[in-house]
This record gives sequence, C-alpha cells and structure tokens, in this order.
Amino acid sequence: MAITITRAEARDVRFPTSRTLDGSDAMNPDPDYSAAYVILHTNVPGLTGHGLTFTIGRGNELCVAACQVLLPMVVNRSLESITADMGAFWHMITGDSQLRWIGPEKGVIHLATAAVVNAVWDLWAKVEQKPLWKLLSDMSPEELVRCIDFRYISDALTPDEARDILRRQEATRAKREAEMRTHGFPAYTTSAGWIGYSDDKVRRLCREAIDAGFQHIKMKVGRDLDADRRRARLIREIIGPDRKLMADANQVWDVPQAIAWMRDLAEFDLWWIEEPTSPDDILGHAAIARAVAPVGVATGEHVQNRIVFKQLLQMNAINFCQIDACRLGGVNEVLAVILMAAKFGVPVCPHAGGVGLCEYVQHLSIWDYICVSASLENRVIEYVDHLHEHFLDPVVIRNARYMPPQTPGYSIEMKPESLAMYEYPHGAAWSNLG
Ligand SMILES: C[C@H](O)[C@@H](O)CC(=O)C(=O)O
Ligand SMILES: [Mg+2]
Repeated sequence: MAITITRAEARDVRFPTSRTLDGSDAMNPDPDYSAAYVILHTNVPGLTGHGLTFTIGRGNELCVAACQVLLPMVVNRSLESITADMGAFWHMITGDSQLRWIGPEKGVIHLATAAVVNAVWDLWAKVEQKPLWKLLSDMSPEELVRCIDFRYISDALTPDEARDILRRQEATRAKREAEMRTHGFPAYTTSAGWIGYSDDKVRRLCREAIDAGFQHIKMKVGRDLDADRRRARLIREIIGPDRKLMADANQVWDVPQAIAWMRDLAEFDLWWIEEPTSPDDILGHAAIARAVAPVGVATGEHVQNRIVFKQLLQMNAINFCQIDACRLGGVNEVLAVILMAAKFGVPVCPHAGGVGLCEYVQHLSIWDYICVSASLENRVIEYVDHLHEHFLDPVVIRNARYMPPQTPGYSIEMKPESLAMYEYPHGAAWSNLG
C-alpha cells in the first residue's frame, strides 16, 4: 500500500532546565531546553514520522509557527514521491519562492526545515524497518549523492567528488558496521562543565565521568577569567594531564579578546576552543585558529548552513566541524557538510548539547564512520546527560561510547506522556509552576 502523509502537527515542548542550570553557559545562562516538535500522520494506522528542532525556550513558538507554514508542503504527498528524489524534495522545501525571503536557509525558517525534513527521514527509516544510520549506510554512493543539494557548494565539493569519497570506503563498510555494533562510537561529556554549576558539583561530576570511562570533558568558559582558571585547574586536578579538556565560549568574545583569553588559559592544555566568536565570522575564526594553535578551533552549533561551513573549511578556520542535526536543514544538508569536511580533512564532532540532539547525532556520526571517514581519530560525539528519559528510544552509552540504535527510525520520538506534560504553556509541568 502506498504510504501517504495525511496530516501533520507541530507542538511547543519545553523543559524547565533553567531551574537547575543544566545547559548553562556564558552566553546562555538560563536555557529551558525546548523543541518545536513535528508529527507526520499517515494513512497506515500507528505509522508516524517524528522530528524536532531545538531551541532554548522563548521563541520556540516562532519555530512552531514556521513548521506549520512548511507542513502543507508534505501533507497529501506519498512517502515514495518524496524519497524517490530526496535532493529535489529538500530543494523544494528550502526553495519556496515566498518563504525563501525569510531565510534563505537560515534562522527560524531553517530550524523549522530541519524538524520537517528529519520527520520525513524518521518516517522513511521506520517504513524500511531500519535505524536511520543503517538506512543511510545501506545506500549506494549514487543514492546518497542524490540526497544532497549541491547549489552553492559545488566550488568546494562536486557530486563526482562526493561520489568518489563514498566509493573509497564502500567495500569495507561491513567491517566498520560490525565494529560499531560491538564497540560503539566514542563520546565526550559536557554535563560536568555547565557554567552555572558550583565547584563542588563540577568536581563530583568530573569524578563520575571518569568512573564512567570518559576520556574527554568539556567546560564552559568566557564569563570571568579568574573563574575559568580556577575551574580549569580543579578539573585538570581530577582528570589528570592525559585526558582531553575542551572549552566552549558560546560566542561571547571579539576576535582579539578570544586570542588574549586563550593565552591566559594556555597552561591548561585545551584540546579545542569552541565558538570563540560570532558563528558568522569566518575570517575571525581563521585568525583565532592561527593565533591559538595548537589548540584547535571548533564550531558549528550556530553555523546556519552548508555555505558557511564551506567557507570555514576553505579558510582553514576550523579544526573540528560540529554539525548540528537541526541547525542545518536536516539530514540532507548534514550529509553535504560531512562530505565537505572529509574532503578538507577536518574531523566531524557533532554538537549535542540540547534535548534530543544526542539521539539524533549518533546516527550521523555512525554513518560518517561507516561510509565516509573510516576513522575515529580526533572524533568524538558530544554527550549531555539530560532529558533522555522522555524518548522512546533513548541513547545507550556504554563505557563512554554511543552504541548504535537498533530501533527503526531516527530515535527522536518522544513519549506521548512527556509531550503532554511539557507542552508549553498548558502542560502540567508549566501550569503547575508557581
Ligand atoms: C545552551 C546550550 O546548553 C549550549 O551551552 C550547548 C553547547 O554549547 C554545547 O553543547 O556545546
Ligand atoms: Mg557549544
């Protein structure tokens, strides 16, 4: 039977994480992890596609409204008519002649694009009875290339080059898939280092992270230099000199300030500095990368599309490429960026500090390893220990590694009771707040 999307809804879901300062950083001191959450209903009873885009609270309603504007483009369409040419579908969603004006391919409309596009991928993977990483890993290089919109990036990566990258690793995919199934993909934790946590809590969480096997820990910096130095020292005392310590400034600095601040943190042997300045400042990132080496520069959670990533890569402005599953316009655009990063020899270490992002990005990195990079060198997926209990198929971390999801889909479906409880503003979690 042909599967048709018969109706769609977008919901506003928010978790009051600001109460415990989970997720806090120098730029975002009080985030409420939130999602504009899309459900695609079909003509098959019980078969639905789910997708979300992540925000940190206020303004989530704008993303919901943008999803509602996009959803008529998928309603009454058969799944087959979409998946027959995924690249054309993505081009259509991002190319509407009037909606394009409020992007293009950036901001609220692009966040909403991700929720809708990812819901379609979730639906497709469920129909194929595969987790998303496996759906992607079973595609031929030609099929994968057909998912990508090369407009604006063909000066950096052509379809032929993308195909060649994928062909290089095709014969050995099965070996890496087996390795992933046994050992999983390495993770790092940010949960020990939120800026709003007390020193005692940071100490305790660092010890717990070590006990859980983590070899990489990320701390938040950029609000107060003395506090950063104190916290970096106490974290180093606990994790020792050999584990990797990363720092994340969440865009608070100007370029000269970033360089100066990093000199003052040099003794702590940071592996990377993340978002040292505006995500739109490609030349600024390049200047910082030159000045702070051998500390690497990482960015991506606010890199709005493949075009900005292209320039960051072309200018040697990043040493770590932090794709975000819903800042970019869903799976299709992420594939493009992962392939560009491979061409430029930059490791992909996805951003996952948010609700549902860990669930999403594990699929993308596992596919990257199996089909594109074939390397784990300098590659780690972010892990944050928040809100997984709300998902039907939450991440499984074993010995600080993401174990490949087994359930069909993109692992992003939330429990109905969680959606009801945290729906904003009338869910019980919000209406019961004093
Ligand atoms: C506001 C978010 O929690 C942000 O701090 C996440 C982030 O920067 C990261 O995970 O990296
Ligand atoms: Mg970050």
